[in-house]
Amino acid sequence: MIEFRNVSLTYPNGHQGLKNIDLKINEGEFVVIVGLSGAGKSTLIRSINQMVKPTQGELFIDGENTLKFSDRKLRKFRRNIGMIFQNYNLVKRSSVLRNVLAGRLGHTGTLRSILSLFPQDDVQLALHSLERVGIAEKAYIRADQLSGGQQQRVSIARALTQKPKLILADEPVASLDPPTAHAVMKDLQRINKEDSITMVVNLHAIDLSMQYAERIIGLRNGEVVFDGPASSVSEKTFEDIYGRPIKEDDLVGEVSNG
Ligand SMILES: Nc1ncnc2c1ncn2[C@@H]1O[C@H](COP(=O)(O)OP(=O)(O)OP(=O)(O)O)[C@@H](O)[C@H]1O
Repeated sequence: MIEFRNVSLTYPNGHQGLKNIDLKINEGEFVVIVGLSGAGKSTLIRSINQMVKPTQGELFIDGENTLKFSDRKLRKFRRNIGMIFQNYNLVKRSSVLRNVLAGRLGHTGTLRSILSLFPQDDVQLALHSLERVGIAEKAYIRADQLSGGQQQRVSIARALTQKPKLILADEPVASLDPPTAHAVMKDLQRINKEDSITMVVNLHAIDLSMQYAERIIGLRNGEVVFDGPASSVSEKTFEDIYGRPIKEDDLVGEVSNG
């Protein structure tokens, strides 16, 4: 379980990215964070693995206050957290398989990592992860030769190869066309169900949030202004979160039948 207790984060320039966040996310939940650009979605998600570090409060994960971790403990803790980014963060000139094996780096010794000597089990795990997102046949192709949707699947496979307890996805489908965005959201949903991996996903598309989330958390100006089951939200809820009427740009705009 992830528990924010009165967490605030002030950036070095004095901007307050998060304000007094109190939040519990249970194991296996599929949570979507919504809010306007600048609301603090990235700051919230990145504070969970301390890519940005809260400046106040306590952030408990599985009963431990992670803000008190030593650097060593933090590195170990991060092994269990997969991260997915809008721009995929792949090493473009490397093969798909090498990119996916990067998910084992935290688990492999430094020397082995430098030499890219991965145990056969890790290679099997990486290939299996690629299979799970439907692109096993791309394993030996250079990452930059894939489409955006395929590259995002490589990054999902890399996260899976970490064997994470938690996946944080920061706008994972914002660069994809509508059908591909739905397909990638379905991959995340399936993995959440099959492996009970907790998913915390930032999205700005309202329709995607309603379709794939179990629970929606709304942020505005660094504060939680809504928290409830996706089944309870309406257009009005989003208007309250955004503080303005819904616009066409807030939707991906294509219905998925699958
Ligand atoms: N390193 C930083 N230093 C100072 N201010 C920052 C920094 N990173 C983010 N901010 C500010 O904190 C606020 C929240 O940013 P954040 O990126 O978390 O928002 P967001 O909801 O994810 O928006 P977007 O979808 O546009 O990324 C914004 O006002 C942003 O300008």
